[in-house]
Amino acid sequence: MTDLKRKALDYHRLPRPGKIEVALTKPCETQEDLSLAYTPGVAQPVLEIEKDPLAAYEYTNKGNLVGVISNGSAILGLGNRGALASKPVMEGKAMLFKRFANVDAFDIEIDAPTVEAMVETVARMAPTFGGINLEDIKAPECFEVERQLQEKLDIPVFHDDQHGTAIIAAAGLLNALEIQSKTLEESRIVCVGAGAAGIAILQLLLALGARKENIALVDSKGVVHSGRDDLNPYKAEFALDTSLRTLEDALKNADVFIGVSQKDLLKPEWLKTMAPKPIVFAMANPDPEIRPEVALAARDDVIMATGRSDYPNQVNNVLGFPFIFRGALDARASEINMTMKIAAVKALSELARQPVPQVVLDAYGLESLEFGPDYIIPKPTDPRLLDVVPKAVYDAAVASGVARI
Ligand SMILES: NC(=O)C1=CN([C@@H]2O[C@H](COP(=O)(O)OP(=O)(O)OC[C@H]3O[C@@H](n4cnc5c(N)ncnc54)[C@H](OP(=O)(O)O)[C@@H]3O)[C@@H](O)[C@H]2O)C=CC1
Ligand SMILES: CC(=O)C(=O)O
Ligand SMILES: [Mg+2]
Repeated sequence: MTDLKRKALDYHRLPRPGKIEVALTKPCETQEDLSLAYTPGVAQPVLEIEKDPLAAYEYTNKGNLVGVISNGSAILGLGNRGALASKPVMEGKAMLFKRFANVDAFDIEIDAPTVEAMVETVARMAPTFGGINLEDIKAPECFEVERQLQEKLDIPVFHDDQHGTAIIAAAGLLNALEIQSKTLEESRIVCVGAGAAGIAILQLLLALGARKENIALVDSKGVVHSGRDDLNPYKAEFALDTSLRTLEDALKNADVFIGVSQKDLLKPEWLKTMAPKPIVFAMANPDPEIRPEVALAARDDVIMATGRSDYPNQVNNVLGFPFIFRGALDARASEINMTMKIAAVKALSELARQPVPQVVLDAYGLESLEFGPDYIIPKPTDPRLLDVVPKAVYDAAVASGVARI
């Protein structure tokens, strides 16, 4: 067993299984406490909430509670391993919600393999929550699950693998492009992985100014092109009229590689054919499309990021969902819309340009860190994230008319 594997299993098992527990927020010791917390006192907030549903935000934990919900159909890059096997990841997301933004979260793993079962189950449990964070649901079903739930519910429904990932990738990419003296409008982008993360990243990059004709999307069958008859509507939106067929073809002279697919798909010899000063976001988890040491051995002008915590430039949705939901919950937003997402992108990319506090250097065992090829995006432990990202999202919710506070 490798050291990491043993340590990871011990971390999850000891001293007690799992990573989170429930804590009380009110005294519950005396007869009077019990009379207030439970019967007869608890009947009072029940009656208030029946009269006015928004009173649930005053008298219960709804306004600070997110459901982290998965059916386990696309767990990280490990594929469909079922609802139960997704529990460590969902507990982990709940832990990060609490640790980084003091948002309470329940992990909920549901045996719901179809869109219909997923939508029905989540919709029925929605009254509990101030927001729903969908996680690790395979494409294309995830798009329809999210769309239907957004239509049915008046709380934010946010598929983290789509939008959380897209926001962080966009923030990191804007900074990396600036360092490489390139622009989003002019850059040729290759995205490998046409699932939840890939489609959402490209949609957000288009909203930020990327040009569709400069984007090559690649799935497990190769380049997504207009001659293919096996494309779902989400992929078809990015179908190019092109003679490019393989990832290797698409990479020649490309400025940006975005990987949200599977490990080791980017060969170092293909990386060498990319344009000068390329940017490689190899975001597959737990193992990236190319390892940073392999990429940097192939060429030294590359800016390299992965989704992992153990390399520089962690482009991972952990930087997004806790802080985005914090802002959305504080605004009692009914949704997380494009204005709020772009506000989060801008806040994250701007924060990376500021001097890094000592507490972050200590957490990463570093002497110094400054905006540049090895630091394009803030570290998740940066306490300033909680100041700037929720505020940006909150203000955008108010400005776009979806706040209810
Ligand atoms: N760093 C981060 O923050 C995040 C990273 N990820 C990572 O991104 C990856 C994808 O996640 P997600 O979008 O949720 O998963 P999905 O299941 O929705 O999509 C996976 C995509 O990868 C494609 N793919 C699989 N194998 C290959 C291959 N050999 N060549 C080219 N494409 C391939 C699939 O192709 P096809 O459509 O043909 O089946 C599909 O389009 C995972 O590794 C995940 O860990 C995801 C979210 C956040
Ligand atoms: C980070 C994440 O959400 C994923 O890899 O699926
Ligand atoms: Mg995920």
